[in-house]
Amino acid sequence: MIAPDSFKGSATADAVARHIADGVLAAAPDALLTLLPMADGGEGTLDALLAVWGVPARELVTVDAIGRPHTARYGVSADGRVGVVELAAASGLPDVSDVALQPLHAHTRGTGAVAAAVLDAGVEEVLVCLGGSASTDGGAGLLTGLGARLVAHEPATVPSSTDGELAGRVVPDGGEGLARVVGLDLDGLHPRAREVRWRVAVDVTNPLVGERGAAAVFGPQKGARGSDVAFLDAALVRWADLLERETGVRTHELSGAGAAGGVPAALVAVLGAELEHGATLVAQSIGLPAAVADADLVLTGEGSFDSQSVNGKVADAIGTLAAAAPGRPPVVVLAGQVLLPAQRARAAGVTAAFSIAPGPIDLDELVGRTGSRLAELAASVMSLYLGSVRR
Ligand SMILES: Nc1ncnc2c1ncn2[C@@H]1O[C@H](COP(=O)(O)OP(=O)(O)OP(=O)(O)O)[C@@H](O)[C@H]1O
Ligand SMILES: O=C(O)[C@H](O)CO
Repeated sequence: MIAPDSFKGSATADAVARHIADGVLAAAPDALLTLLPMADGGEGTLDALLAVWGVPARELVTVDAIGRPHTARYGVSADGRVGVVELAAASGLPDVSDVALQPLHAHTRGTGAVAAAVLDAGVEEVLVCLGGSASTDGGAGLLTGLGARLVAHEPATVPSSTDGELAGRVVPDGGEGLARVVGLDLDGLHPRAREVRWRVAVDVTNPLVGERGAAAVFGPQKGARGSDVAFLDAALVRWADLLERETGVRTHELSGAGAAGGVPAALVAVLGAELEHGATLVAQSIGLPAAVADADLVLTGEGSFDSQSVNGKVADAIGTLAAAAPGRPPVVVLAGQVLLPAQRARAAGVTAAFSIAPGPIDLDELVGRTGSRLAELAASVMSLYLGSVRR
């Protein structure tokens, strides 16, 4: 079985799986292969699900994380029951990295528009895949995209400005808006938003606020510097307080609520969403547990096999499944770099991990040789495996 994650920035999970398959077949032409490209709930999750469902992506013209026109991909299962909204496809960081990052302003309104399209399609369940975001807006933009309205300070409390009454009522997009909002008007919420089941795949276990929260840990990669981080953290606290007042649901310390700039806070409090561990949810959705149980050998991979990998990422999910499978198939990781000590890998159910690097080599050069190196390494692993089972 071949079930890799993507090599971030250089190869999709699907491409990695195909290169590994080429190598395995070179060494063992009769091997029966199951290819299940994986994802951890973040970027790439939509493609992993579409591949298994055998349906093409749908597209919606909406806005990116800084409000520019953007075409976002999303999915609806063949039976029309489940819709997939991948935040990274609508409000992702790579799509806005061509200009200076806007950590206070970036938002998730585009993801909300995609969620509304999925509801319009008539699904019963919406799977929201979180990770790879550009924003720290606590999901306020997503709610707005679904028709909710953020209510700002009354005009009297805001310094006078030329456009009078309206000025005080406009809530800016992004984390900066959270510092202004005093209420939530849900009258305009999409009529189906409360009829469906919301499941949220998160790529991290961080809480919403505090030193392990969304702003402190993931703000810097979105451009937040020094005082921005403190501002965004305080804005998220304020937002979570408001959500708690309006809904009775507390999300401040919730594990996973720090994913994608705090989007789970809004989804859990307002829509009763269930947070689930991304890699596990994807694994179940694509039938990975049964495939692992059936496999003689499991090959996985990712760009960097490090301590994060065994902290709830793809290799961890696969190692856990393999260790629980009756045949306990060996799990081999093929990675750009292997930084995790073998002992820790084995503790996570990974039998062995190898780097595709042929020796001391420049990263750009290695990236250029990813496909051929993956195939060569997979062929070697397969030969070793065959040699050991034939003895
Ligand atoms: N083709 C490649 N060859 C060698 N190293 C690579 C290649 N692609 C990515 N990497 C290395 O892997 C790193 C990215 O790691 P990885 O793909 O595991 O994603 P990540 O950032 O750990 O996030 P996640 O695990 O959530 O996908 C890159 O910074 C680079 O060092
Ligand atoms: O989007 C982000 O902030 C990170 O991927 C963590 O979820």
